[in-house]
Amino acid sequence: GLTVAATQTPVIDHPTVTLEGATPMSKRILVTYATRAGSTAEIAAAIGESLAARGYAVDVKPVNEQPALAGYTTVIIGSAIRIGNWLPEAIEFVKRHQATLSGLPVALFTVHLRNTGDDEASQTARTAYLNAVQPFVPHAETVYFSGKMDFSRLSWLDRMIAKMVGAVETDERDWNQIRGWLPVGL
Ligand SMILES: Cc1cc2nc3c(=O)[nH]c(=O)nc-3n(C[C@H](O)[C@H](O)[C@H](O)COP(=O)(O)O)c2cc1C
Repeated sequence: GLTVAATQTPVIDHPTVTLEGATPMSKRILVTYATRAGSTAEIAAAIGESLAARGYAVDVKPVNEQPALAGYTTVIIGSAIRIGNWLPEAIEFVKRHQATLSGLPVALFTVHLRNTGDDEASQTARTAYLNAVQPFVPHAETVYFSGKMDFSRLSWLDRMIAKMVGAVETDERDWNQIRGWLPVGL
């Protein structure tokens, strides 16, 4: 009944992956991410795999695991967009590590479904998604990936919000764009 629907939230996997690069290299990359429905986690894993295939040693970890930054030469941080903003735990991660991040190559990837066009209005709107995070890492490279809407992976409340704004189920992830992305000179 309604009570059950209101209290059940789907369990979303937050995978952690360690990939040793094919060739020994001095670069060790952290890919850390925040997700609600899992699509950003899958994108983070694909980025990790593509970098590992190029020879880098890569760790893919949820920001909720509070990964330490010691030993990494490059840090890649990704978040899903919810109601116009990065997820709070991803913003907190950037804030907490601001000092360390300022001395490292950093890339931010943003996963979203609206404002994906090449027109100026779209570009301005998606740039604003980073307003709460970019001031802490002004040197970071940024990239935007289209995401996925899967009602079965949403909490009851999020499903209500999504349906109220007329969202439809879709998977817009461009795996060639994602796997082909080579951030910060890698
Ligand atoms: C409740 C809700 C609010 C969302 N708000 C936005 C938004 O403001 N702008 C946008 O571009 N995408 C928005 N999205 C789309 C998500 O960013 C997209 O579904 C993304 O792939 C979700 O990532 P995740 O699966 O890692 O949670 C929203 C999705 C939901 C469910």
